[in-house]
Amino acid sequence: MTQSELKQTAAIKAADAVHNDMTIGLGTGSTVYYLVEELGRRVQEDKLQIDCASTSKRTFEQAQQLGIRMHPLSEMQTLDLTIDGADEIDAHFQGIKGGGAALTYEKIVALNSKHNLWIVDQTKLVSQLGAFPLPLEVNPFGCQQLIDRLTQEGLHPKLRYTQQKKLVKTDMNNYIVDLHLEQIKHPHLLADWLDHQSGIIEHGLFLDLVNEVVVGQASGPKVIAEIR
Ligand SMILES: O=C[C@H](O)[C@H](O)[C@H](O)COP(=O)(O)O
Repeated sequence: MTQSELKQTAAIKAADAVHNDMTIGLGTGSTVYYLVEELGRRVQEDKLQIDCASTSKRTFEQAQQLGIRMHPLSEMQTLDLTIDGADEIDAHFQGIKGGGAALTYEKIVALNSKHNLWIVDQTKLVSQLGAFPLPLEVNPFGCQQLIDRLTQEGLHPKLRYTQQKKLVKTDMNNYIVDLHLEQIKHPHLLADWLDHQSGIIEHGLFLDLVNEVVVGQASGPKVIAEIR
């Protein structure tokens, strides 16, 4: 199976957790794309009734085109369930997100959900976080000074560019800086430090947030639930 097929199997399996009258947070990325397709199909064919908030313009538009009822997050109560992708997950269910530059809205939506479920293919499971560069959403104002500070701290920051060599801009028109750390030995300490740096709007460490993961693997999708 290709990586895309593994993502698709995880997404379709996760859609089983969505039932009538639920409020759902829809994540962002290539795995969530398949989830939204499946939910759209069920809305159209099975008359599934759900109300959703999105973590990005991309997902909002895809879902709306499929006839899924979409709302601004601010107009909703705490969501029943958010389903999102991830870039890395360790054995303690700590993760890195933001490969698609949607980390800030993703974290806000996750924090306002009763339950968070991630959908990934098996390559996203790691023993230690950090091989995937850690994304930061940063304010363009003073961005170079921030990068200098991060460099001095030994965090190996790089501004993210598109393949066409344009600066990546988030839905809020901010920049993305990726920290090339190779390994993150103390995710909570790093998260705490990043939380206190002016100019960083959000970082991609999603700690103690996810309750359940569906992993797409060759033998079929597997559900792993975190025991806290
Ligand atoms: O900003 C993007 C998100 O955090 C994605 O959920 C994450 O990058 C995983 O994306 P994909 O499902 O495309 O691998």
